[in-house]
Amino acid sequence: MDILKILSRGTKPNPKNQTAKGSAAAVAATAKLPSAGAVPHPQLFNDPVSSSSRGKKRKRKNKSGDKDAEDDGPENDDEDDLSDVNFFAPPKPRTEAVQQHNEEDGEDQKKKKNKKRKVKTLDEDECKQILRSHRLKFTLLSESVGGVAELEARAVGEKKEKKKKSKEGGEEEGKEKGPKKGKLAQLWPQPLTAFGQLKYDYGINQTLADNITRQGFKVPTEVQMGALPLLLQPGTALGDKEMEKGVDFLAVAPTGSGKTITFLIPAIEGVLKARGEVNEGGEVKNELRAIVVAPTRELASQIVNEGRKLAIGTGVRVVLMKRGLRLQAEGRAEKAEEDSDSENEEEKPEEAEHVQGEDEEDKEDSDEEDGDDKKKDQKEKPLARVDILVTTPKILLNFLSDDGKLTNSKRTLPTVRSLILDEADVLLDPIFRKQTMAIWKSCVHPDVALTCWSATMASNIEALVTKHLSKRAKHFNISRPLIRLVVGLKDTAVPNVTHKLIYTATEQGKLLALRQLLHPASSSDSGPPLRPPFIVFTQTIDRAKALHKELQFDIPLEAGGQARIAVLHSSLSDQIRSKIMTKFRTGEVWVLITTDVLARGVDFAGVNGVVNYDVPTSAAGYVHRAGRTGRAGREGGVAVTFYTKEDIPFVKSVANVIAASEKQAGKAGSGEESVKKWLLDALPKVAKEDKRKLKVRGVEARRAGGKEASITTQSSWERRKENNKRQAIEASKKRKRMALQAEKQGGGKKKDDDGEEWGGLDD
Ligand SMILES: Nc1ncnc2c1ncn2[C@@H]1O[C@H](COP(=O)(O)OP(=O)(O)OP(=O)(O)O)[C@@H](O)[C@H]1O
Repeated sequence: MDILKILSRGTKPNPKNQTAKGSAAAVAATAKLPSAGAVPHPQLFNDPVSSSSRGKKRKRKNKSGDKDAEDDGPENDDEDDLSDVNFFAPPKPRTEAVQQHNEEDGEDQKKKKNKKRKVKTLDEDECKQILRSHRLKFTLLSESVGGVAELEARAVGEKKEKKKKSKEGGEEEGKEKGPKKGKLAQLWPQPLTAFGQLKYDYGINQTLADNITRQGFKVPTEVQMGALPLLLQPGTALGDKEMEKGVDFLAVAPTGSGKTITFLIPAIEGVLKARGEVNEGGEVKNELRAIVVAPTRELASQIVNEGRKLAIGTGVRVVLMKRGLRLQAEGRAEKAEEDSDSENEEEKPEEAEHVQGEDEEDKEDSDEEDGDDKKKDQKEKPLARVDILVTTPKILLNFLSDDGKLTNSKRTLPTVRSLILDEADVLLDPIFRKQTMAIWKSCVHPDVALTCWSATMASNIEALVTKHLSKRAKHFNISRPLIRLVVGLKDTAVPNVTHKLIYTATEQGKLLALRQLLHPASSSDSGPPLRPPFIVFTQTIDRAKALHKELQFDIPLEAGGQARIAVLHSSLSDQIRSKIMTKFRTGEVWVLITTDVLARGVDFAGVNGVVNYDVPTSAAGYVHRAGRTGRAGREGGVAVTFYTKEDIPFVKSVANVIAASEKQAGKAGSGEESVKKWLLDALPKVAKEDKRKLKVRGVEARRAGGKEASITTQSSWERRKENNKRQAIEASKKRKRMALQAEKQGGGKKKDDDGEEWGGLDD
């Protein structure tokens, strides 16, 4: 079979090369792939829910509870009504849209002064029905303080009422689980059922609303449905004026479910609102209002891009933190409230791919500038005009502390009102914890709201957030609820991806199996099991490099050859990393070999598959890697995981995620499962300590020096021969160098030239 056809990202097969039947099959198969480019339906869940209010025509209420209130906005889940307001109409030329917006805004300003917007809300049963159907669960996590106590009491009272009803024999309500002692209160805020509501019910800025429309998003994803009302107008969403001051928020939602715009929209709206309020007093202040922290540079720049798309024409500046950027900051006047509390932060930052990325960044930057020049430069640079700053932890900490020390920052960021942690579980993991906590401490305004986002959130991370928030609440004497939203079932899963777990006896067998994914065994019309573009994950930088070396000539010249396959890891320069990212995004590169540096957050919409060449080191690791495909509800994504006997002790957590994903996808018991029950039962459980070690260090055998660390198809005899030859050449060079040195200097200090590159987890 023609390799071009195999690897091509195009969706139209060449009719000359195919039979009619085969062609049709191939088209059908390809049309389902994420790379087909079809606009997906981004919602993952829409279960039928039995409810007393089902089938009832929805009536909207205004804030005062008036159901017959005049409906001057769109009926949110009805397309006809949307066409009335023309929210999803094709985008107007930018200048026209902006001009119109400016005029409207002028009008709006005048109207706002005279009349407060009437927000129309759904009644509680309707909220429950929608939230349940989309598997959205809100829980109040924080302790009872101030307004929160009221909220909690209401939620608990509701449950008691339900229990009473069920005892009395209420059929529908009787199916509800009664409250258990010590159970956290569940909340039922207003959901967002259409993007049109953002403008008409939640009053967001017109240009921001236009920019959302321009992106072509038709319906909100579950996390957008649940989080946007709560973050934009918590008082309205929760039906409690007290809450208008804001909430702290944890969102756990599947990979690729659109969390990025969910935190960016309220951040941008927050800036615009603050400007509007200041404007009324006649003074426009440009100040840093929000910080988004992400664990890798790739993710941070992606967030900046997304932010800039949403902020077009609003004047809101979304900026990527760079060395030398001067922010509006103040010297730290007093010790932060949490300084005494460091029991959880004793551990040194672990060596990890993410961290290494940051270290490398510093090294590169410091190479660019000489020490003294750098200081002079810093002083002379004007303050950057930034509204929303996107950063990796260490680069911001470098600015805050001058020396990048992890304990206490010297500067504070007094104007920041919103701290957003994307991939919060990794940012609050010991790997980044000290850095993230130091940034949090530097946000000294009492109103700073924290929002945390990830597809995975361990309970110890939630506990850490709760503890520190309650300390801040005491310190600043504030009361703000911490609310958690979980989308989907409790088990971490990647439901819209096909999972394959493949055992190979040896490392060489793995390489052969990977080649089979690249090349079809026969010239069947269905093509190879995995169609490019795809991402291959390895455990360490050295293994990524070695795998790249091994595969780089596998794609024939006429199909683009070596240029089609690339490797990306944190020891590459920033420029090279971003070039490779662009090439993969534009389709020039078909196979991207990488490490966990790209496992989280990075969004390549058309990735057809993920190969775990090395088993991920945790269940969360698997979720994030597998989640690089099947983005925004796209179907047809495949995640293939190879394992050898070295991995058997650790493969259970991956197998569990696969089983949970297949259960959520309705495959359980269908015979289609890739992890059979007998295998799940047979796999050994991983001890807690082993899990911890594995997460930090990976499978020992694959680390540098381990027997299985290298990737090659050479036999051990060939490898030994090559090694001997290489060592003999190196020894001879060394002898010559030493002789030359001795001759020149008469025996000066020998320079250490054996410095090996640090590669990934431990190499
Ligand atoms: N409502 C929507 N409809 C269609 N596509 C959407 C919608 N919202 C976001 N998207 C798209 O979905 C893709 C994934 O979004 P995003 O990167 O924010 O996911 P995520 O939830 O942050 O994933 P991860 O957990 O992997 O970081 C992006 O390409 C984004 O443009």
